[in-house]
Amino acid sequence: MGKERKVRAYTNIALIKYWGKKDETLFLPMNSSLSLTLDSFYTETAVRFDGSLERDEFWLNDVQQEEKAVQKISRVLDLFRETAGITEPAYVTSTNFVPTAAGLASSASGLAALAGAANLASGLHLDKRTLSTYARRGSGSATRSIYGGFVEWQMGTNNDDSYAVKIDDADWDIGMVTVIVNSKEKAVSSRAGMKNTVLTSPFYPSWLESTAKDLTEIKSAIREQDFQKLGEITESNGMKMHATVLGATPPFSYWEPDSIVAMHMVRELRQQGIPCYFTMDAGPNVKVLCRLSDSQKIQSYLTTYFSPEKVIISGPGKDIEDITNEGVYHD
Ligand SMILES: O=C(O)C[C@@](O)(CF)CCOP(=O)(O)OP(=O)(O)O
Repeated sequence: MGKERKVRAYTNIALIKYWGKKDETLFLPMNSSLSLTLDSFYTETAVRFDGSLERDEFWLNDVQQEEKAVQKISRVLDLFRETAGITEPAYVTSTNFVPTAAGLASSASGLAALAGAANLASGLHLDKRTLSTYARRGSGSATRSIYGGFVEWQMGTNNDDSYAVKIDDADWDIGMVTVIVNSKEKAVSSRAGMKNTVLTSPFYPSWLESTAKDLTEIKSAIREQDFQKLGEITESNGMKMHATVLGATPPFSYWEPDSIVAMHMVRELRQQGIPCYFTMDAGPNVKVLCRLSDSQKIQSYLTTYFSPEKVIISGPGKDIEDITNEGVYHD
């Protein structure tokens, strides 16, 4: 029986969205994307390869998972088994410190933590760039959760050159306030949503063109630490992604009435002189990019309408962490 290894990975929120695959098997994206890793939402996953097991076993938040969820993690574990020449099944336990599948990119932290723990338990100890190509095969957005701060997922052209790189530690008064409009499982998954949009939305080709330009500009905004430019591009890119969704067949939207209330409140905050910008993913929740030093003010304004436990402040998250020997003092 192999040694159990435990890893923490933080979720990330895309500022330049990944929306559409070029290759559904290898999870190669149609465009490069860029995200901010958050410190308030993360997943802790432990992996142990164990020959006494019949098959892979997966426990999520102390609940043993059914076949479909097991298959999703087995596909990632198989990559490590193949590379390391391991044939044993694995015992996997995961705890999400994020409302699972609530449009809070829980798959990002979940699959990144799984890849990180399998990387150590298999003895491969792949470097982070290579590890991000393994995480990608579990879920595209997981590619970026290997690193903290601002992270770019370079689309690449094949399995080995589609990986994440850290752009910046985002340690210059950057924060994000998440408004949980609805933490229920969403009706249309990001996987299904992006697939249908690529296939049917007439707005998709112009999305691709404009998102490449947004990425170039947002990277210079980060280099210049120009927060207003960073925020304006973030808000615009997220809205354009949702516009492609509105143009799909059948047309659909991830927004709920309170999503629009949150967006209006962000605009009101901006009129009051607080620089903050919203972005949304494949769900109704609204993420507000802001100065960390303004996040309390923003939270108290939003809680004049939303209940406090639904408005969560995050600072920039860190790279994936080995927490196997919890409690052991790490200098
Ligand atoms: O995170 C972003 O860039 C934007 C989104 O969150 C949606 F707005 C997409 C996330 O897609 P994901 O769940 O990674 O899909 P998978 O590869 O089919 O597992």
